[in-house]
Amino acid sequence: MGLLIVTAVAAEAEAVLKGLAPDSSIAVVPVGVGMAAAAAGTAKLLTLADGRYRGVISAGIGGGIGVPLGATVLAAHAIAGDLGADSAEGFIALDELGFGTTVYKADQKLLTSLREALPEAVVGDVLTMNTVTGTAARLAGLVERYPAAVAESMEGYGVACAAAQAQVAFAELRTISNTVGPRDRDAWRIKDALEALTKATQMLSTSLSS
Ligand SMILES: O=C(O)c1cccc(C(=O)CC[C@H]2O[C@@H](n3cnc4c(=O)[nH]cnc43)[C@H](O)[C@@H]2O)c1
Repeated sequence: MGLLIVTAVAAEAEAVLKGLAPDSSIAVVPVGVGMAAAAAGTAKLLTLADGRYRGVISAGIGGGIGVPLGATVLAAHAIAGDLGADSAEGFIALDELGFGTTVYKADQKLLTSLREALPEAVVGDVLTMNTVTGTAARLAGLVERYPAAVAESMEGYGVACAAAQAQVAFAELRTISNTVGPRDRDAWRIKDALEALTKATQMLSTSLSS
């Protein structure tokens, strides 16, 4: 059974494909930006594949939380960081409201093979945000709620949700394009992060194909 790598945008898919061997059996598909597009796109691909994939990886660039630009992050958990309710007492996560889970654990076997191929990758929780964090206050709230968070993306939780429903393994890999915090779009290093994504995929290529 093969592996599926889903990215948000075409540039991320191209960076991943550049790192894979030309005859790789791994499918790479861009499914759109954000949790909803990621979940719907991944669910569609898994359904059409009818059991052909043993696992799905949400891959792309991401914002770092205490992790330097260009570094590679592997998710221990994909957490929906802003899915819930606001209140005078603070944020109430969907779990506390009794409507499901905001946390998906990465498949341990898949995560182990990614860690072995990428020994320098930082492993920690990756937050999936509907709104890219853009203030120090919002970052402080996230860090307080999720002390093990090392990065932020907009898709991981959506991909994990689709994977869980299809009963296939899930993992998330991000290369860091920007530091999460006060918005400074000029400081984003997207090209470097895409190059890091190609490098990471190159290192993974052999172990993932087997
Ligand atoms: O400049 C903006 O305001 C803006 C608003 C929405 C999306 C973007 C992107 O460029 C996001 C593209 C893509 O990158 C991932 N990403 C990268 N850094 C972060 C981050 O700090 N927080 C959340 N997601 C991030 C994300 O997965 C998107 O797919 C720009």
